[in-house]
Amino acid sequence: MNEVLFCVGRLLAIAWRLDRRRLLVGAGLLVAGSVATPLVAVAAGRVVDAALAGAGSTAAVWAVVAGLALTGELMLGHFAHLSYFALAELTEERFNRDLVRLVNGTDHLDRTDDPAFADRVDLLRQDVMQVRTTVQSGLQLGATAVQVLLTALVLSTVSPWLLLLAVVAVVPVLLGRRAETELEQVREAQAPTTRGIRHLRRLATSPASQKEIRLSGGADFLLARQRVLLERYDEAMTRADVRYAALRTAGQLVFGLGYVAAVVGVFALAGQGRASAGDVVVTVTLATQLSVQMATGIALLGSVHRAAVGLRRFLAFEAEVATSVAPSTGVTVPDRTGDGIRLVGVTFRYPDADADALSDVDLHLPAGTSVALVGENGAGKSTLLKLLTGLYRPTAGRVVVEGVDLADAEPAAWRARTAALFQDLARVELSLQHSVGLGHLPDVDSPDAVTTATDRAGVAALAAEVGHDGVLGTGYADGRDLSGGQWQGVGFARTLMRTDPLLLVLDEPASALDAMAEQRLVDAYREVAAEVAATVGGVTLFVTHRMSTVRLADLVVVLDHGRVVEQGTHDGLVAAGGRYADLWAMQSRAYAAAAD
Ligand SMILES: Nc1ncnc2c1ncn2[C@@H]1O[C@H](COP(=O)(O)OP(=O)(O)OP(=O)(O)O)[C@@H](O)[C@H]1O
Repeated sequence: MNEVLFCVGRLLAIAWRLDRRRLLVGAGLLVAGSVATPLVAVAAGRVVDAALAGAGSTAAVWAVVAGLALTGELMLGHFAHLSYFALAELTEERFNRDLVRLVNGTDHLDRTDDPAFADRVDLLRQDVMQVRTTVQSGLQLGATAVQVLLTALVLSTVSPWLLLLAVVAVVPVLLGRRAETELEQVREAQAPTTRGIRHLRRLATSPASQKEIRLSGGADFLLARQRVLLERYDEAMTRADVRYAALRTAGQLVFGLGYVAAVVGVFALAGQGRASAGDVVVTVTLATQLSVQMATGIALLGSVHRAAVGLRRFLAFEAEVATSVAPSTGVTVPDRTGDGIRLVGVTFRYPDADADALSDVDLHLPAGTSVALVGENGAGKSTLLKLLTGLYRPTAGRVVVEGVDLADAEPAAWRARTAALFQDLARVELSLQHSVGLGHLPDVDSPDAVTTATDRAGVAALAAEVGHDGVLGTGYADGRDLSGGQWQGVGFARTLMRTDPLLLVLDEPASALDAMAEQRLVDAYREVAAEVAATVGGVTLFVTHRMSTVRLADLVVVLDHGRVVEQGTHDGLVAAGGRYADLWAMQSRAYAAAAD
């Protein structure tokens, strides 16, 4: 019961802050409606007594009271619904906003890579979807409690023994609560399975993967895997549902027996002349109502109890995010760099991973240089970029910008001075203006800034064709679908919205571009790198497997199994005859063979 009180109390406190007028009107009308229900039974009993006593006018008065109570019950319920429905919507909206804020509220990404974290966010989304109904259920639960109390009170006037009926009616409530808790526990334990089912469904139907799935004929394979998961889920849930139904039925059975005993008891009292015919009517009507009220109460309690578990989850998550956000240090980053960026003994391991993705990396990226990161798949290039951009914190070691350890600096201050285009870039399906403008929020609505960025990124033609208000993608509107290369171009433009980054990173920015577009990107990149170097001493860093692009960098860093194995200029590394020289020779031979 504590949980239910906690949940209703918390939600009503939020609703009170959001719109107290609607809350008071909704709750007031509901309670007034709940008084009407027992009043109908009392009035019906009095009608019978008055009629049997031959008091026609008294019977008529009570009949009018019954009629008014019935009408009032219907009307008040309807008007109450109008008030609390809007209030519930407001409350849900508030939780939705909070969820977005919390999921994006951590300074670092460490937890978003964690599958368990994805499970939690999935559950939280479902919890938030329940908020609306919980506000309504909470208010209705309050009204039902008032109804039960009044009903019990009236029954006790017929015979105090009838109060036992209310006690018996608690049994289904307790068993119902237990049933709900057990069901929720099973549902929570099944979260990884449902996540797997959703993932397979997405994989088989999303435009991004569907072509390959279709060509490989993989749909049946995915369906078969999905079936296995579904069977596992069904099995667990069926067992849980059967137990749930058994507990609920047992509760209802106990109440059913109590009801029969109550009615038989009052008939006996009437037979002895200790109860009137009206009392029998009141008892039969109210005992039936009590059972309906209890059933409603149990259903509402179940829904509020389920929501209470969700609300606890939400609050625990909120508290975790609050503690994971380091208190403000007030340390900013310098406006420009003279020394550049240094990694000192940096080691990084992903949460729950068995091995380090980066080990003891010492690296100096001098101010104003363009740096190429080279290495085989899985060498740690993207991880290094994530550490440099401050999205991850090193497990050990430091990333230092102009003497400032990034661990001490305000995360937001460093983020404001970095611009990045990641390998798995976001396809931001908004208008072109906003899809690009998001790269620098102060200019999100500036058409000039977006035009400059799209020009520099080499997607001016696309921008002209789509128009600034044209929607990209078809996710939420009938927009223009883009090719992979075009999305990459838009992503590059978004990256270039920030004009004074101390660090500009591009992670395989040309992987989806055609030769012409790649050349445009390389030209743009060189121009931007030179500008960033000249204005703020910024470092530009890019990852590519294309050696012809790598050779343009001032500094080449070769990573292997999370370690820096070589660094220097292109010419210097080729002359050294090491790993880089091998890679260079291999690609040069491939090009020469293709040219022959
Ligand atoms: N989110 C993650 N959780 C756990 N391990 C990860 C995660 N991301 C990457 N790794 C592991 O860290 C190592 C380095 O990965 P990283 O993505 O940095 O390599 P990369 O050099 O960028 O590779 P590629 O050229 O394929 O993009 C790999 O062993 C990879 O499996």
